[in-house]
Amino acid sequence: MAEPGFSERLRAAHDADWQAAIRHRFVAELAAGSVDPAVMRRYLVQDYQFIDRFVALLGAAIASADSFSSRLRLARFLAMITSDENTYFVRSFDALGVPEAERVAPVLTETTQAFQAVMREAAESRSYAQALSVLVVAEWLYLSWAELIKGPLPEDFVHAEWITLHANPYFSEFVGWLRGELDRVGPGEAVVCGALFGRAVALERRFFDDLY
Ligand SMILES: Cc1ncc(CO)c(N)n1
Repeated sequence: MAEPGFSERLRAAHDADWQAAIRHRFVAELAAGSVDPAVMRRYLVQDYQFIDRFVALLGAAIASADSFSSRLRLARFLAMITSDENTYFVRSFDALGVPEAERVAPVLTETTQAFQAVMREAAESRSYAQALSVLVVAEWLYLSWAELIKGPLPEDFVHAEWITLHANPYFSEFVGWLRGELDRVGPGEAVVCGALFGRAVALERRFFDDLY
């Protein structure tokens, strides 16, 4: 068997938080369509603020990438986040009756603030490898929980679409490519990349834990 790549070695080093996140109660309830509307609302309101910094981080990755083909790939993904995924949030906020103030400037949890700080730090490093370290956690961890969901989708689009946005062949392909990028450039900045990766995995778990 081939040696595990850089991304898999980092994931394995943070396996406890990783497993706790991808097998979280929130994921089980999402699959069953039974997330309490107040919980779903809290989650989406905080996550929209996560997405704001995430889009900025993707922009930093596009700026720091070492090839045009990488920039193109990241830019296509950015286009999906800012179209299909953004309208999912807007339609869900409408369905859940979330007022404008909470969409634009909600009170942030400590976890959301900490996550934004990690994304800002990775973006401001101007290092492609460091940007990738945080992007890989966010996307690979979400693909991983979504892939564990089997059986029919829940009826409510607020639940169903959050699953299908993260469990589809395009997303799976993209995450594979993104990991390949980190495997390629991460070892050159292994220590700082490992630290960002670990902080991001712990925050993903806390982001779900905070809901209950
Ligand atoms: C907290 C968090 N992590 C990852 C993703 C996937 O982009 C998301 N939407 N929210």
